[in-house]
Amino acid sequence: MSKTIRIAVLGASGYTGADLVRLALTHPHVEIAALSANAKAGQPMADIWPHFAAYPELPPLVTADEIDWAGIDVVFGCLPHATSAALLSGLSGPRIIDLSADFRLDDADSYARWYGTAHPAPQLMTKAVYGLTEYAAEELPDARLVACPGCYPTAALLALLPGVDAGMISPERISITALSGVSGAGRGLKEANLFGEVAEAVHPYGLSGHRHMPEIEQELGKRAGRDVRISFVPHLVPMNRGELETITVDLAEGVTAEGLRTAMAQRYAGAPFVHVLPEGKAPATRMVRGSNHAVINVFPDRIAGRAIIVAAIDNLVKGSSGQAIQNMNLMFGLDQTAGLTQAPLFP
Ligand SMILES: NC(=O)C1=CN([C@@H]2O[C@H](COP(=O)(O)OP(=O)(O)OC[C@H]3O[C@@H](n4cnc5c(N)ncnc54)[C@H](OP(=O)(O)O)[C@@H]3O)[C@@H](O)[C@H]2O)C=CC1
Ligand SMILES: CC(=O)N[C@@H](CCC(=O)OP(=O)(O)O)C(=O)O
Repeated sequence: MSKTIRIAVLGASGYTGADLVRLALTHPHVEIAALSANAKAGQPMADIWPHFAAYPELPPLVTADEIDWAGIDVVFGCLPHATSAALLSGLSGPRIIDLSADFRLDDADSYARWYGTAHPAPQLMTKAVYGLTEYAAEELPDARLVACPGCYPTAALLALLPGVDAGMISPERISITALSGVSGAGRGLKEANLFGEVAEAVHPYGLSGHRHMPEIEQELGKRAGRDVRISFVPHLVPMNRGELETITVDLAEGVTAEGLRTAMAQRYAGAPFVHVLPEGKAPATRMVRGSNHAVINVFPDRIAGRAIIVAAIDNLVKGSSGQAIQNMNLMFGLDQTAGLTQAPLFP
């Protein structure tokens, strides 16, 4: 494809918006046409981000209503939930890829319960394609509105869907322990995310219920054909980026952990970004940092009939901005890896 895709990034002064810009800079078919911010509007990207100091040519941050939408092919919403739906639902020209939670849930009551506010555009809730790319390839080419999954749901669903689809694990008894780097909470100032609060510590949170639970249950339920209940406990850990989930599941009668591992490897055999590791090798955040890759493996549990699945992603790449670009690629008929071939960064 020779066409250049002109993109606008709303929320480019935030972590996901900035990572989207980082990836878009080397995308062979993308022109960054407009970047927005709220409080930081009016400032150059090179002034508010250290890693863009060598990119003074990036468009300056403007408010969303200052953007000239003519000729913009796709807009990425990297905004807080509710703000995102309110802003994006007013746009009629560009195709929309939303990184917020606003178009992931199908049900307005569930959204109001988990997000503490009425949905600003409930008529669009069932119109979005749920953009877990490895499971949305058929719908993406015609999609006008794509809801990128949350970072925790991305890792959880990549790890669980092969087993649920094949009837190899019981959807009733899934227990997820999730760890996230601090960038998962966004760039806004919050006391809980100060260095002194986060360093040398691990904090569980969301124990009374986290908003990613209904999202994971919704998507697993669609595939299982029945209601699903999961147990999910996220933890904040002292690293900038990265996410790791350890998931225990009950295996269906006669299924072994090795059988589940083999089925998972077959499911992802053609997927350029999802890797089932060799037997016995444990996924780690350092295997994926800064990249769009996900690494997964399956281990037998000491309790008979159970298995442990471990998955690691970078929350800002496969967990948000990278997956958003992967979705854009399929929406515009490109190879899904375009602009996403960076190897992970180490050390
Ligand atoms: N961080 C992560 O790992 C992931 C985040 N997400 C979701 O992606 C979205 C963006 O997250 P993240 O980048 O971390 O957030 P940040 O807090 O880092 O950035 C938020 C961005 O939104 C802008 N903004 C805030 N309020 C308004 C407003 N009222 N009107 C217009 N713009 C506004 C901010 O502008 P300014 O800086 O000028 O205030 C900033 O550019 C969120 O919905 C988040 O939940 C999804 C997956 C992973
Ligand atoms: C560490 C941390 O605070 N993480 C965020 C999740 C980030 C994310 O993916 O969330 P959304 O896209 O749904 O906003 C949280 O727990 O709310």
